Amino acid sequence: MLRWLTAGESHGPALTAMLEGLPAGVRVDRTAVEAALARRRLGYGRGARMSFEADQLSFLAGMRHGQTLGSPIALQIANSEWDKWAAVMNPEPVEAGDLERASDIGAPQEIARNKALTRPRPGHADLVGMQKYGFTEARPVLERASARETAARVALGAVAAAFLEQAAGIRLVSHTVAVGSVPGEERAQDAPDADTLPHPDDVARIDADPVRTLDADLSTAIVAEIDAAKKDGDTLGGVVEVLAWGLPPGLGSYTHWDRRLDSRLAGALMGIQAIKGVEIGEGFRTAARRGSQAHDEIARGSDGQVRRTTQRSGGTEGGMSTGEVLRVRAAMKPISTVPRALQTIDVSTGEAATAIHQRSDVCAVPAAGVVAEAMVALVLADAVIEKFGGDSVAEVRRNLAGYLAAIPEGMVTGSGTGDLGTGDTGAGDTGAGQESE
Ligand SMILES: Cc1cc2nc3c(=O)[nH]c(=O)nc-3n(C[C@H](O)[C@H](O)[C@H](O)COP(=O)(O)O)c2cc1C
Ligand SMILES: C=C(O[C@@H]1CC(C(=O)O)=C[C@@H](OP(=O)(O)O)[C@H]1O)C(=O)O
Repeated sequence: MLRWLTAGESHGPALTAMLEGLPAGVRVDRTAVEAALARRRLGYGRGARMSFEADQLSFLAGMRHGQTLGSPIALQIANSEWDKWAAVMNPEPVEAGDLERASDIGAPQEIARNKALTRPRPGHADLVGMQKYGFTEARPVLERASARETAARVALGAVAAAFLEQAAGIRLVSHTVAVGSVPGEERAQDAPDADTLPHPDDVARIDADPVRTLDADLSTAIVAEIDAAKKDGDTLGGVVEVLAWGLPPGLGSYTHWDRRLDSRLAGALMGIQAIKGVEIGEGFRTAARRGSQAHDEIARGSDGQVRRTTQRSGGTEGGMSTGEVLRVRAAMKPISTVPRALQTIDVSTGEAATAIHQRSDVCAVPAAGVVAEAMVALVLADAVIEKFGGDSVAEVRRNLAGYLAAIPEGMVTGSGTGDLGTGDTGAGDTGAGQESE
């Protein structure tokens, strides 16, 4: 079992994260984890904070000379702006005078740090958090409700992704599907084959795009949508997609609800701030189709391997990975700190008021894709460890190879490609589906 925990407030001294249950021998490249953190900061429409704050990564435990030890991994992401917040967010008691002075520091776009936040934002955790935890203002709530915490999860996700690639040849990619009303139409092709789907080799091109899409026209339209929302003092949500290539069949299980891979993916994705919907494969669109148009037919390719002819299911059947490309989507609601402030009440007076507004993202959908990718990596790493066990990467690989070798010849699936009849293993080249030691 793989377990993970994060701790840390948005403006606290650091975020901390732990990952327990990862086998020994995973090579963890600091630059790869830093690159994942940098990718999360990307994206047109993010607020000022993303430009001046830095994610200062330290590995604290569970690694030696760049490899995991099998013991719990601990890491820290220090807050480069901590000195500005040391009085307001100090875990230790502070002098009243220090707090007074803290209100005055900061660039014009920043907030008065010590001001009581008594006008809760609709859509954020502010009001219910105050009610639930007994606070009279929103600062103690928003500090943890903030998606700043997702930096910690992205760092853990990068470690999980290293394990997946080294142990099982599984690689991931995420991209932006929609922002606001762009695109208004659902993708015309309702039965994609794997050749049309984003591939892990596309990551650099996706990250180079301001909104993390491969489609230049879509990118231009999304940038315009974000500009328009910003001009109107408004905010946007959208849809991201995560794909995992090279999965073996049989991760997860149909035997119990909480073993189902789709259930675990949905829970992990819904655990990201502002995610309000999750779809596996064609998801909600499948519900409108007839069965003959909804499923992926099974056939044998000219290479003798069993394949799905289309990619509608998103790579799961019966709560298990099929060996095809895993494809999940997450829908993000618009940012709740709306510059054109929404109606609320001032909890200090009970009077009608407009919600607090401070510097904020207009749109964080591209960043949410990177966070979603991290969550999928963690869920898949957990599922791989559950299925194949092993205390070292080498042992996991042996167990995986033994499992694949034991699948009867007539049932061997080619992973991650719908290219029936060509004998070309395509993207399956990266995949555990073909891998043997
Ligand atoms: C990457 C990312 C960045 C976000 N940035 C902001 C932001 O700048 N301002 C804001 O009000 N909400 C932001 N959010 C959304 C809030 O965290 C979210 O609305 C809040 O947690 C309430 O959502 P919930 O009801 O899903 O918990 C962001 C979310 C993500 C995933
Ligand atoms: C700090 C990050 O995102 C933050 C997420 C967030 C929220 O309410 O979720 C609100 C904003 O923070 P602040 O209100 O301090 O400007 C974002 O900048 C980050 O992603 O690293």
